[in-house]
Amino acid sequence: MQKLLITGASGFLGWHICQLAQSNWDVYGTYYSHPLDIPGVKMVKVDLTNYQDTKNLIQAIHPSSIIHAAAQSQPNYCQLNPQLSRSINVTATCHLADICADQSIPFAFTSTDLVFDGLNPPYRHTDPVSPVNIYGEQKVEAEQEILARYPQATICRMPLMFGNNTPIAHSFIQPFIHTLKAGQVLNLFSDEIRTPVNGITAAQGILLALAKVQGIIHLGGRERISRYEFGKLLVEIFQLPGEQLKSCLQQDVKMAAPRPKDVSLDSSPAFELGYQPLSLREQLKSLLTPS
Ligand SMILES: NC(=O)C1=CN([C@@H]2O[C@H](COP(=O)(O)OP(=O)(O)OC[C@H]3O[C@@H](n4cnc5c(N)ncnc54)[C@H](OP(=O)(O)O)[C@@H]3O)[C@@H](O)[C@H]2O)C=CC1
Ligand SMILES: Cc1cn([C@H]2C[C@H](O)[C@@H](COP(=O)(O)OP(=O)(O)O[C@H]3O[C@@H](C)C(=O)[C@@H](O)[C@H]3O)O2)c(=O)[nH]c1=O
Repeated sequence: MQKLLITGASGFLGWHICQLAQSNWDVYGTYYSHPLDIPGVKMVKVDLTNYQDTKNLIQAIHPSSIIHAAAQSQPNYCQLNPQLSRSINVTATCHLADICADQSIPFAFTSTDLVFDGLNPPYRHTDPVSPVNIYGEQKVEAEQEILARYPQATICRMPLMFGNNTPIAHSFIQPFIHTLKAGQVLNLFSDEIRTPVNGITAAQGILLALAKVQGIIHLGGRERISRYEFGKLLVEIFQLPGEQLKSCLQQDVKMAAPRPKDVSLDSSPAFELGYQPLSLREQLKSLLTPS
């Protein structure tokens, strides 16, 4: 089997890609501050902001392909720590793109729907970018650097992702579930619209796009939904107490990083390629019986 290196394997998305890739690849995964064993995956510690360490790692493993899912993925943290977050979100991405370009290694980068300002949805991959926060700006910079350094690379713009807890990471639904189970008020935005998918669906999309797509592809789900409506779906499917679920507006919650209103992705080219996200209901139900 060919070797696939997945950066950020200790993170939410990287862990899901590791689960899925194992049937077809000899999988190597990286972590940085959270040591993790994933059965069937060879895990390696690396600080991807260090160019020489990154180069040594790739020389030692000699992967056939690389999926780059390591990032500082919290918009609020990026807003407050622009330099630190830029080193992993931009600088480390440039390192990987350079090394992959030099060695013609197929390379997939995980970008975000937050490259858009949310004013003209749904967004096609050809639409102009216009981030409203530093995290989005860093992802745009990383995308542009990759396209300049290695035009054959794949840039996967990911939507909001959800799923069960992984050994280290969780998705946005766990705090929501915890709040409702504790009988506390959960205020969810009715004016923030996304096209979410679960972690496994996202992983399927990236593995499909890897090496098949040159340039940018959108891997959103089929449904556009507000966080509040998503919360209602969560209550229904997880049979949670829903009395304390309330709708609010983005402006009601103070956040370090501004968020766009509606960054729904138009992912029709990916659907034509064979990316087939199930309905949100079905994707949420699948979390009740994890395989
Ligand atoms: N979650 C979401 O809803 C969305 C995520 N994305 C993008 O998808 C990708 C995956 O996100 P997600 O899985 O949620 O992120 P997580 O925050 O769950 O994981 C981040 C990963 O990056 C690793 N990492 C951070 N800094 C370094 C470093 N200096 N060197 C090496 N590894 C490092 C972490 O390792 P460790 O923990 O061991 O330190 C961890 O494995 C990211 O590119 C993100 O921007 C895009 C859209 C939505
Ligand atoms: C959605 C939502 C969030 N919040 C609060 C909770 C949290 O502290 C803060 C941010 O929420 P979230 O973490 O869910 O959302 P956010 O940080 O915007 O999540 C993003 O992460 C990065 C990686 C991406 O690329 C995006 O696509 C997206 O997934 O706002 C509310 O109070 N109500 C809400 O309805």
